[in-house]
Amino acid sequence: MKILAYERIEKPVLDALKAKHDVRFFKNIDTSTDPDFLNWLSKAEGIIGLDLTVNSELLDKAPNLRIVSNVSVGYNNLDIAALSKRNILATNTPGILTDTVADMAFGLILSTARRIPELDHYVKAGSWTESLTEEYYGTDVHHKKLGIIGMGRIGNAIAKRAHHGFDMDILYHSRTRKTDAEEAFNATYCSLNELLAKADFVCLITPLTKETTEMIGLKEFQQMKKSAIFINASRGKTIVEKDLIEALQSGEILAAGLDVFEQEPVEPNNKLLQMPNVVTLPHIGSSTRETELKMSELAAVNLEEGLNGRKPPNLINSVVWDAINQNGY
Ligand SMILES: NC(=O)c1ccc[n+]([C@@H]2O[C@H](COP(=O)([O-])OP(=O)(O)OC[C@H]3O[C@@H](n4cnc5c(N)ncnc54)[C@H](O)[C@@H]3O)[C@@H](O)[C@H]2O)c1
Ligand SMILES: O=C(O)[C@H](O)CO
Repeated sequence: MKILAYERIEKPVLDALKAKHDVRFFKNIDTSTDPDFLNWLSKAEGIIGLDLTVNSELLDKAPNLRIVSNVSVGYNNLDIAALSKRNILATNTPGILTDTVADMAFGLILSTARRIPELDHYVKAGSWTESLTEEYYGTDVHHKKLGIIGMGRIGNAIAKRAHHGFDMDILYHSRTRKTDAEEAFNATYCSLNELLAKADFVCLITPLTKETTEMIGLKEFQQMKKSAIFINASRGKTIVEKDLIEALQSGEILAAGLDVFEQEPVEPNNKLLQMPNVVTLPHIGSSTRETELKMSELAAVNLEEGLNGRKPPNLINSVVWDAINQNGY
């Protein structure tokens, strides 16, 4: 079968797919103009990869496509309605990356509060020439209030670390109440406004959807404590980035830890990169050797199952499965 593989997929998994199928791998190309990509797209029955924008425009050029297998849990790059309209299966890789992303989010919490990258730079620059003064003190993490927006798989894993490891009080806001999290971590369900006003750390970990796009802007930053630390591990577009810059510049909040940006890779002249109270990462939530491999493997399983007429374990649009089973491909 003809497969279009798009950055990022781990080599052993790509090699295994190549051994069974006719696979072309694409990286760093303009997907609207690259002739090889467009030619392969016109023949492909399956797509596997990360972050390829799959919308009606692309699908119009992919008449043979039957499945799109995302190597990520977030699937805001996929137009699910457009895929479903064409009876194309869509899958993602939930669960296996949860702990890895939660570790990274906690890394942002700790490194921002304790100013670890900033002080690492201070030591390496040879500036540590006398006993440290108050201006370099950080903020405690333990026993503080952590507000989690989006109490799903990753939100729960962050809460687990915060509750059991750091004796933090957990506040959360989600679309629905999560009684399991309330029982396991003594978490308190709040309105968004209440969470923003009370939390010492505000951690955003929702999917990017119509509802969550620009969910946190200047009004929300102004509701936070002046000592609040804001963490974004979700997607760059869940916040208004220029409002975050304004909130940090005007002292509405103390600091921020960011794994995601409005534009990725982030533009070198982005003002956030010049702020010592902002810890920045290049979207590495799931990027450990172990987890990236598991994600590619799971995405390959989803792809194979779908192509072979079996229900993929991580099917997003089950409506397509129902339609296929009524009418056949
Ligand atoms: N930084 C990274 O590298 C990285 C890695 C993995 C996932 N993510 C992001 O994290 C997201 C969450 O992943 P997950 O596995 O925890 O997903 P999940 O579906 O288990 O959890 C998402 C939670 O967000 C809540 N939510 C959705 N819309 C909301 C809204 N409007 N207001 C409040 N809460 C809302 C849902 O109720 C759910 O509890 C992904 O979709 C992805 O965008 C980022
Ligand atoms: O959504 C995810 O799985 C990650 O952000 C991909 O890198």
